[in-house]
Amino acid sequence: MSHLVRYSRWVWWRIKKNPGTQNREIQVSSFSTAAAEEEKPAPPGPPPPIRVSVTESAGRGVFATRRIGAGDLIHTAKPLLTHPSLSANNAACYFCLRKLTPGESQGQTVAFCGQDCKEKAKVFYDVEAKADWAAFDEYCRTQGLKYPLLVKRLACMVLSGAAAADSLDILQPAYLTPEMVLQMQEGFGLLRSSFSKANIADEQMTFLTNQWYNGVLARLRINAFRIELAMGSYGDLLASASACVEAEAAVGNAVYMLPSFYNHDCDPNAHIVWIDNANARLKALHDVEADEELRICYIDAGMDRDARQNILLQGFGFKCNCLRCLSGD
Ligand SMILES: C[S@@+](CC[C@H](N)C(=O)[O-])C[C@H]1O[C@@H](n2cnc3c(N)ncnc32)[C@H](O)[C@@H]1O
Repeated sequence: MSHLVRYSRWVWWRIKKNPGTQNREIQVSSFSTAAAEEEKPAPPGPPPPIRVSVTESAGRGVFATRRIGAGDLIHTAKPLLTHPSLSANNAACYFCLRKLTPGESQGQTVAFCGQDCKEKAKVFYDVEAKADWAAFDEYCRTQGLKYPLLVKRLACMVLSGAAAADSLDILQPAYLTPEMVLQMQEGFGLLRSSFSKANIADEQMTFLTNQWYNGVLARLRINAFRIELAMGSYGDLLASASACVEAEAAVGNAVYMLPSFYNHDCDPNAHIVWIDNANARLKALHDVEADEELRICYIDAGMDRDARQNILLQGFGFKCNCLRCLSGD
């Protein structure tokens, strides 16, 4: 299994060994924080100062196991799955989402930032490259959909043996209305027929059912992150300003294991940052005491209370009862 899933396997293993995880605590080992930026396995360090436990009203959540100072790096996380935005397809590395210079991406349908990413992607990209994705990509483009691209990548990873079909099952799924399920059928049909036309045998595709497709999308809907890289230079700032006007500022989307357990607060004490690729860094915004829950903000905290409540209800299916919302701010 590729390095992409090394991080998740530990948590997954603990949960499989201990069914009923919704009601138990997960201690996070140092293994799970193997430095995201290092290519070589990091030597075991102290475990990250967090645990995943059940909260009173928001399912599972992430708690500090000791005091964490404002600005401290809590832990890093490698993505389980990434995909560049269609508008950034050859402007970002097809594997790690690092921004590419026009020279690096020139004349290529998909481009990688280096040999390392190319090799890591090879296993699933070999499967992807067998099929014609024009109809599937067009469906995503015309309907403005980004998550089916992540499902397509996961399907290629499963077919190539790089991931298990149930790798995202541990994540909380969104509730899907019958209308949403109906809308998803077209994407599922296009995905399956692209593989069939590429002569992928039915026996290899037994996992690829309508139910699997909808289940993955239901999890991506509330757990995937839109990746916007931090500004590196004045040039980036200018490029970003024009990107905001011309197209989307995000380089792509990604889904993680541990960051998916962070609940939301409109006045968060933690945040997630991406410096130059999809490797995530969870940082404390304020001082956090031991046993305090760490929460990030899922949306633009600059919006007014009604707008925030509406987006959280429509997009994530919960009514926000954070102190800021309760105070009417
Ligand atoms: C990304 S998941 C967070 C982890 C989740 N609690 C779990 O058990 O896997 C997002 C979901 O957690 C719940 N959640 C997150 N923040 C919440 C909050 N402030 N109030 C109530 N529910 C919340 C909602 O069900 C939301 O759709």
